[in-house]
Amino acid sequence: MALSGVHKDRELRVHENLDELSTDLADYIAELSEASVKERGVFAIALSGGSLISLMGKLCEAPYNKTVDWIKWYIFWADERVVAKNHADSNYKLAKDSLFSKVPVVPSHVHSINDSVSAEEAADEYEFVIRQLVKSRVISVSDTSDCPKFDLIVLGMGSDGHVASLFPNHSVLEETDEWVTFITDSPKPPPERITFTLPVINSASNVVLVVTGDSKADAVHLALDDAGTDCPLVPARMVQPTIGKLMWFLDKPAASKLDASEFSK
Ligand SMILES: O=C1O[C@H](COP(=O)(O)O)[C@@H](O)[C@H](O)[C@H]1O
Repeated sequence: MALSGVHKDRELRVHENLDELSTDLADYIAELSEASVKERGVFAIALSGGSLISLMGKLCEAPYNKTVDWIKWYIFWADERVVAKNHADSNYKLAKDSLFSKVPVVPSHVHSINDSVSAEEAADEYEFVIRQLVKSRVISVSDTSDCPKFDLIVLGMGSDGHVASLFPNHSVLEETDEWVTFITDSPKPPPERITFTLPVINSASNVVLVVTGDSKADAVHLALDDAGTDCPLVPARMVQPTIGKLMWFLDKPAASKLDASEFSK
């Protein structure tokens, strides 16, 4: 690992290369799964889409394919594009093809959105499903609000600093009443999406941000460094779990514009 430590109040791991990052990420997620299954009997994980899914691929290889208790996993999406499940833009399809078709997850534990209704209806239905699973304790409840407390939410970040489908300067960043909301004007195609809101993301027990590549270095700097008041507030900077733990997994190009003097090991 190139660098590991606390950068302000967030924990960061900067890796020499993607192979090393993938191994560390698989180790980390496998440990969280083990701890959660031991404590609660289940592991409620919410994923995003994009490049992080291939970086999670090692979880489906030895030793994790055998050691992780896959049947205890309940899988959700922190954001999803409102397209058919077999569409190339579907975050569900990406995760199914790259991960969950390779390990023994229970199909009824995989909670994808309803892709045959409007974005608004899909968000409402998804929130309803999550509320039912909170009632049955598959998902815990936050200690400080009525929000669900996912065991882990895994996020990527776009080069504009968006996380899930929470885009810069979008009114969706201010949503505090809903757990799951929708947008129909995503600046990145496809336009119609559902997304967890910030209060839900910040209520998780663990949040992981996986960010790689030099195209994201500016947004990483804006998300993590003291960038000054006239700099844009990127959504990734608003990911600040109330009680849970936040861990950033970066490669060296993504971390290249960070103020290294802020690191304390
Ligand atoms: O549109 C999206 O983009 C982000 C980042 O994707 P990446 O390919 O640049 O890593 C992703 O995390 C999010 O889930 C997705 O809907």
